[in-house]
Amino acid sequence: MTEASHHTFTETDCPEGCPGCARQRMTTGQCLAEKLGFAQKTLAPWQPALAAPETAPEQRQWEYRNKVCLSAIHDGRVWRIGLKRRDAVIAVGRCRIHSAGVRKAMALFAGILPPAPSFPLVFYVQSNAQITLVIKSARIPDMEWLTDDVKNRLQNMGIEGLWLCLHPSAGHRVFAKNGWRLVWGRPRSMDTRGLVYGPTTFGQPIVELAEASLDRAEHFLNPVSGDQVMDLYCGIGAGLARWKKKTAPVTGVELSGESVACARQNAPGATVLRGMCRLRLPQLTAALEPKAPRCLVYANPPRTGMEPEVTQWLADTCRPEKMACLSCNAVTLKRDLTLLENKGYKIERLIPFDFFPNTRHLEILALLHRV
Ligand SMILES: C[S@@+](CC[C@H](N)C(=O)[O-])C[C@H]1O[C@@H](n2cnc3c(N)ncnc32)[C@H](O)[C@@H]1O
Repeated sequence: MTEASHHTFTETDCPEGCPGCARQRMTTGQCLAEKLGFAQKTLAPWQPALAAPETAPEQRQWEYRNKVCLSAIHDGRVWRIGLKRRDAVIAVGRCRIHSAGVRKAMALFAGILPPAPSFPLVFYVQSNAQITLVIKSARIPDMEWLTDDVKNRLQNMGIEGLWLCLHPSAGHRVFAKNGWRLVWGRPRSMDTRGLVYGPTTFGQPIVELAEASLDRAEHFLNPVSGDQVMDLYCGIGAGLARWKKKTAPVTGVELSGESVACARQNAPGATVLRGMCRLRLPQLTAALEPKAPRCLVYANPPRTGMEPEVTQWLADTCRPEKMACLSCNAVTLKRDLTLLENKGYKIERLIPFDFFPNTRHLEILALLHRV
């Protein structure tokens, strides 16, 4: 069943003041034009390299968000799950950006969870088939609501794992390091590409577009047998699995322990180092293979961009022949490209990818080669 047949959206579905998407202000096309304009302005020094944006097919531009981290508040009457604005929570139960699966699961929990304070829910986190309820308490709360009927309903919705994260100081940080309990189902799931992921691992919502960006990166890097590939900020190893099919040695670096465990499973034979990239530079330097015909780098950092020490290391020590950098922030990308250009890299192509249609987010794949 498509979502359109499940619920027909109307203008009134958007709560007033919701900052989640641009729907209340502009069309999908206007929204893309606005963010492209910002990217063009920010990346003006490389304007001739900027390509046309790659977008998802029209039917995937809404209801694609299957990974959420939302605030939860009990207003004395009902649970409200949504975006936090000052002390209020703007419920997103009817939002057109969120997938039908997420909306249905949120509605189920909002209807069955006991009220606060007996169930001190503060965050509702869903990563596709894995759901985490973050509880502001060190103790397991009342779980009588988790009946066989609820488990069956979750299963029928395609949910595979339900977690509690006991986090007495939840607030600025969503997750606690410890205090994780799998209360139903299994701890990991598999995405449509056959990659294993968990409740906290990173994942792009429109998998087809994420794969299209990796296709572009792979086509440019063109790793062949014997080339060395380094994949920085590698997540669950979507890139690593590709590079590993083409060549060895392949090395990834990733901060999240859960992502590292998944990456090792998804890309057997690749070396995956755990920790911040900047703190793994000594190991990366030791892993550099002088006999490899070429060194190639793929990097997909968070919004803060590559750590300055890492960019410096790439430019001075590693000096790969080619680099493909997927960035979700044009401002930090500009900073990183400027340094690399000053160190003798040519920015060959900048390809925008609209991974989050109708929101202000835009990803840009930068393709660079050593001059
Ligand atoms: C934008 S995601 C990219 C993940 C992966 N390339 C993918 O497409 O699935 C950034 C990843 O970097 C990780 N990360 C954040 N800061 C890091 C750091 N300083 N060093 C290493 N990894 C980091 C995050 O846990 C996340 O998995």
